Amino acid sequence: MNKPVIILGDGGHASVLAEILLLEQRNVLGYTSPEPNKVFFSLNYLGADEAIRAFDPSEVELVLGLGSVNLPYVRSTIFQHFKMLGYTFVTVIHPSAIIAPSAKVEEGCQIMAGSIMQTNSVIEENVILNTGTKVDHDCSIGCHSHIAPGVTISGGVQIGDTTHIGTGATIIQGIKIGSHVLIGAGSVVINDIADGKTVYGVPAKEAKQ
Ligand SMILES: CC(=O)SCCNC(=O)CCNC(=O)[C@H](O)C(C)(C)COP(=O)(O)OP(=O)(O)OC[C@H]1O[C@@H](n2cnc3c(N)ncnc32)[C@H](O)[C@@H]1OP(=O)(O)O
Repeated sequence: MNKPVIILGDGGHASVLAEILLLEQRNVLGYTSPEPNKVFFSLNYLGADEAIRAFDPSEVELVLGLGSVNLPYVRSTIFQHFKMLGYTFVTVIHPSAIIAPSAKVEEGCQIMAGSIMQTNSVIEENVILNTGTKVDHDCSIGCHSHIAPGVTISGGVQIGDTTHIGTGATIIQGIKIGSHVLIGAGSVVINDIADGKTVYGVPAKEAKQ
């Protein structure tokens, strides 16, 4: 049986997740945020994130509602903090997402409306496949990475951890993208990208320092 859920955050990303959870009739105990937000789906305000510690880790599950427009370090830190305290994160999948039976989705991943994940692809914990992303066959995406809306990832692409692929980017087949990489919106990636690089453009090139 599903446990009650607490949402961390009350911004745009959290609201998309809240709507999925409510659509699926999950019991949402409330949300955390530095300040209460009067319009957040009439959900209960529980206090700042540390208010979660009043709940036993065996009795609730968490949903990480913080989005990211850049490298997702804050998401990674919060996820690891609450995992160390013994909490688990809900894997949230919008009912319109299409996930191949052989694909693997780890704990705390968030797969938004209209996304497609093809045969043998794997996403590690806390990955976001944002609205309408396409991850084709035999891809792997490392933990905490954020694939922003409308990204297309061709077959056999490997992406490291804590990487951000910007809105609408396209990655051709067989490319290897490292960890902590930032790819600009609308880029077309046709070459491998080493750890820690920022690239953008068509074709994507390393940003001037
Ligand atoms: C649901 C959601 O909303 S999820 C959020 C999704 N959002 C994203 O994915 C955002 C991704 N971020 C980007 O694309 C950003 O533009 C970045 C990170 C690549 C660059 O940001 P910044 O470092 O602030 O760069 P800045 O805006 O100062 O631009 C620097 C130069 O790069 C160019 N540039 C920036 N982004 C891009 C891009 N995506 N493609 C091509 N050129 C770009 C600018 O035109 C500028 O060129 P100039 O120096 O010749 O004038």
